[in-house]
Amino acid sequence: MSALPCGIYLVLDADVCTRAGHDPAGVAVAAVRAGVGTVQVRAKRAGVRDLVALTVAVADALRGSPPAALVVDDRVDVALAARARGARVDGVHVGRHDLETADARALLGPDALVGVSAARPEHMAAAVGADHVGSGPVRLTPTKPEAGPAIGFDGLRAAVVAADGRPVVAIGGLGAADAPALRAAGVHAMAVVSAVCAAPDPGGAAARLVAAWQQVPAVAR
Ligand SMILES: Cc1ncc(COP(=O)(O)OP(=O)(O)O)c(N)n1
Ligand SMILES: Cc1ncsc1CCOP(=O)(O)O
Ligand SMILES: [Mg+2]
Repeated sequence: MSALPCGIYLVLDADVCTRAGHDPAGVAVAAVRAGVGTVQVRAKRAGVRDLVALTVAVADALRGSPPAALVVDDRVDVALAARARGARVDGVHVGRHDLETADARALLGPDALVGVSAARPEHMAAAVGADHVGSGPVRLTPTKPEAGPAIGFDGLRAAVVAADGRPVVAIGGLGAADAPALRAAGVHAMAVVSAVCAAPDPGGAAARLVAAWQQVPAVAR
C-alpha cells in the first residue's frame, strides 16, 4: 500500500492494550474489520526482538482482513526484519529522535509508507521525502504526557498549510466527536491510541470512530 488511507489511523500501543486486558493483534483485527485504514505498531517499553515478534504477529493476524496499511513506530530495522520474516509491513512512522526521513526512505524503498512527526511549521523540513505528517498533540493526553504543548485546532490548521499538500494525520486526545473539526481543518486522518486500545470493546469503538469520520464530508482543498 503506497498511499496513506484517509480516515481512522490506529496507533496500536501494546502497553495500553495490555493494561485494558486486550491482545494487541486482536485489537488490530477488530479495528481493521471496523474500517480502520492504518495500524501503527507502537511498544515503547519492548526490546527490539519483542517488537519484531509483535509486528509479525499483527501482520499475520491481519492476513485475510480488509486491506489496511501496517507501519512500525520509530524502528526501520524492525520493519525490515519483519519483512524479512515474510510479514507484509508497509513502512514506518519516524519521530524527531529516529532515523532521518531520507535514511528511512533509502532503507525501505520508494514504495514504502514513511510518516514523520512535525507539530509546528518550523519542524516541516522533516517532511521532505515523507508521505505524510503526524501533527500533535492536538490536546494534552495521558497516553503521552511528554508529548509537548498542545497545538490545538489552530496549530493543526497551521500544520496543514505548512505541510504543503502532504497529508496530515492529527494525533493526541482525539475521539469521535472531533471528526467534524478535524475534517474542517483539512486533516487526512485521525490517529488514536486510547479511544480504541483502552476501550472495553475496541472493535465497537473503532466502528464509532469510522462512522463519525465518514459522516462528515471532506473539505475541498
Ligand atoms: C501518526 C503519528 N503521529 C505522531 C506520532 C508521534 O511519533 P513520535 O514523535 O515518534 O512519538 P512516539 O509515538 O514514538 O512516542 C505517532 N506515533 N504517530
Ligand atoms: C503517540 C502520541 N504522540 C503525540 S500524542 C500521542 C498519544 C495519543 O494517544 P491518545 O489517542 O490516547 O490521546
Ligand atoms: Mg516514534
